Amino acid sequence: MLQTKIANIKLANCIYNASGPACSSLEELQALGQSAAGAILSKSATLAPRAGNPAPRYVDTPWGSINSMGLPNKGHAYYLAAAKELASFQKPYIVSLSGMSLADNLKMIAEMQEEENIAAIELNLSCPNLPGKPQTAYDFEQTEKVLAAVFAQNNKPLGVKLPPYFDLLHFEQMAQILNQFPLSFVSCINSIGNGLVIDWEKEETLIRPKDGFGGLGGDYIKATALANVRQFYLLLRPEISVVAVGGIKSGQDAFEHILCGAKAVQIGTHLMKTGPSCFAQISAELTAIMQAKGYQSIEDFRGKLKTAA
Ligand SMILES: O=C1NC(=O)NC(C(=O)O)N1
Repeated sequence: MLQTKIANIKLANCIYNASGPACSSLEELQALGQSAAGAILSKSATLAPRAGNPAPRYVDTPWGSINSMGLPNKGHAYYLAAAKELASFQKPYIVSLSGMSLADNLKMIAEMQEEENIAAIELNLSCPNLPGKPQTAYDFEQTEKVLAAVFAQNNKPLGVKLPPYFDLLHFEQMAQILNQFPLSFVSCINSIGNGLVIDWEKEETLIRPKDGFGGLGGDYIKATALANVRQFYLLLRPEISVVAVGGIKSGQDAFEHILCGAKAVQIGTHLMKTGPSCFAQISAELTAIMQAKGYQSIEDFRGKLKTAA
C-alpha cells in the first residue's frame, strides 16, 4: 500500500525520518532501521566532527519545535562507515551532507561514491543555524554553481534539501535551475529559518544561539511545506521526485503531502517528540485513509489535488 520509488530507489514504505532529529549516532540509525521507517537518513554531516551550537538549542513547543543545533555531527567518515552496519536492515540508507564549503561538499561526495550501501545522498543546502553563514539555496547563482560542480563528479542518486520559498517567482527561478541537473529528488522543506519563540514568564528566548532565532518545525510550518511540495511538484521535471517534510504528525498530514505530489514523506519534529514508533503510527493512519477512500497505492491519488470550485 505505502511502497514508493524515489528515482530508482525502491522504498517498501514511503514514510521515513527527516535529517536532524534522532539520527546522529549509529544507535539512533539502528533504531530507525528497526522501526517501520522505509529508509534511514543520517544527520547532515560535515567533513570533521562538530559540537554545534551552545544549549539550549532544541525546544519542543505546543505547535512544533524551534532549533539552532548548528550541525552537531560525528563527521562524514562516521556516516560512511555506518553504511555497512546498517545494510542488514535492508532499507535504503541515505547520507545527508552539509559541508562548511563547496570544497568540503565535493570531498565528502567523492568519498561516498564507492559505498554501495549508501543508496543516495541528500545535499543540505538550507541549514539556517550557522551564525554568519547564509542558506545556500536562497542564493540562486551559488546554488547553480554548487550543483554544476557536484554533478561534474557525482554518479550516485543525489537530491537536495531545500529551504521554504514564499515568492512564486522564486519557485520558478529555483525550478529552472534544478531542472538543469540530473537530480533524483528534492526534499521540501527544511525548517523555516530564524523564527523566535519566547518564554514570556521568564521574559527570555527559548533557545540560546543567535539570541534565540532558530528554525521552526512542526505545526508552525505545515501549510508552507504543503505549498513548497505542490509548487515543485508542478514545476520540476517528473524524473525529479519531491520528498515532503514539514508538519507531518499523522496519516492525514502524510496524505495531504502526497496529494500535493510527494513521492515520500519525512518526519522530523514528531519523531523527536514521540520516537521511532511514529512511523508505524503514521503508516497505519495513512493506510486507513487510503482504504476508506478506495486507494490501493499512493499513485492512485498522488499529485491529484484539485482547486476549490
Ligand atoms: O539544516 C538544518 N536545519 C535545522 O533546522 N537544523 C539543523 C542544525 O542546526 O543542525 N540543520
